[in-house]
Amino acid sequence: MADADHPRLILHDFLSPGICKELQFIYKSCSTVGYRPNVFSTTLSHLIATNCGHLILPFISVREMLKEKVEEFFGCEYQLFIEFTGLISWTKGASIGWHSDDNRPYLKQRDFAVVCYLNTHGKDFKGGLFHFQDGEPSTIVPMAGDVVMYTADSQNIHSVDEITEGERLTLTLWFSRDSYHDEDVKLISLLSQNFLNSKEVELGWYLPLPASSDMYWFSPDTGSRHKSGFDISCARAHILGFTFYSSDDKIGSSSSDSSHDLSELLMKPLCLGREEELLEKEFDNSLHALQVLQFYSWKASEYQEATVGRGSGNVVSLSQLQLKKNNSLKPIPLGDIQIARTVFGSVSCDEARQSSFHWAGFTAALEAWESYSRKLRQELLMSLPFWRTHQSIFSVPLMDLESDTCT
Ligand SMILES: O=C(O)CCC(=O)C(=O)O
Ligand SMILES: [Fe+2]
Repeated sequence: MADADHPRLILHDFLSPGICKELQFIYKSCSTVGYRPNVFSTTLSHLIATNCGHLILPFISVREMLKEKVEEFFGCEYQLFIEFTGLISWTKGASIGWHSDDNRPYLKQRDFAVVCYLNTHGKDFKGGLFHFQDGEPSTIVPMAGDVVMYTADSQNIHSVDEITEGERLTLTLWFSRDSYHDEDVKLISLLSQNFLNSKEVELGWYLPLPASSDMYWFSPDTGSRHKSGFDISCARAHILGFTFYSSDDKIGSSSSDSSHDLSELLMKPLCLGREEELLEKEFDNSLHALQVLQFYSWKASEYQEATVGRGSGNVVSLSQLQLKKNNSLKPIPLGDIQIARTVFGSVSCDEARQSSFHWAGFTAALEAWESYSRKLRQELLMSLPFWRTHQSIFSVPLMDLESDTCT
């Protein structure tokens, strides 16, 4: 496997199906427009900036395992720093021609690349095969859990075929020998600022805050005359069969179609509707609702039987609601539904038609999401002092965490 001219390593089933699904949940609830057309991404700094710093925790042990493997395979133990960690999704139309990963002056610090496939060719997306220009293997068919590692220089020129359907999701990391490019130092500084300045710390846990400017996606094909597109959170909710409802006066006014007004609405409290029903719970903003929806979708199978005998929360039929006086809840317009479906629709099944959906399961998922978030947030609060001391992000052993809280 080790070809001296093309140093690279392929590992099958390196990541468990469980972690692939968890990272997919994080991506689907927190993604933003990416750095190339038809590409979306979630970086660790983006998670921190949107008040979801606790969601970096599920990445930590994976980063550690990958760093150890890269250092061992390429023979550079204790020499590497993680320069970048991100979830990157390529949708229909995205591709990249032959290149090396250090091929720009501002990328010269990159020494090694690691790409972890979080979903599977043929099942979740079509197209998107990975090719090395020289050496073996020449083609990699992405399968959830598999990992490819290679030097970022011209010994490993590679390309990715165009995605023709679905979303192709990876966890991608670059490693550098140059400590100046250590991502951890920057992330710890961002986390520290958030925690020192934020009143949220005193609250039980955090709610996501939309980074509005990065949430509206414009179709690259439509040129500048008639820009069409959609808000990512609305589109994701729509794919799962849900619509956001708002009581803001702006809906229905002549200017309400503009992406600016839409983004503003989505930062305000809203409700969730599905088919002819609405849950009478107010979510803080669209990302809050979306995160709960994606959590439900991630764990759906657990909430199908577990909820027998539970109430379904306050669900009202939309027709009843319209009869109530002064009720001004209206659906928030999605934008271009057709484009949203093309970009985010999945290959294998239509997620919106989860036939066994019921609000009782959703309400149970809402509670479970709260305790999931609270637990991660607690872990983050306890780990941060250790990270600050070492200027490095690592899994703090539970024992240390406990003794720290006792002292
Ligand atoms: O996703 C992949 O398989 C590789 C992507 C890639 O080549 C890059 O982002 O530079
Ligand atoms: Fe690349």
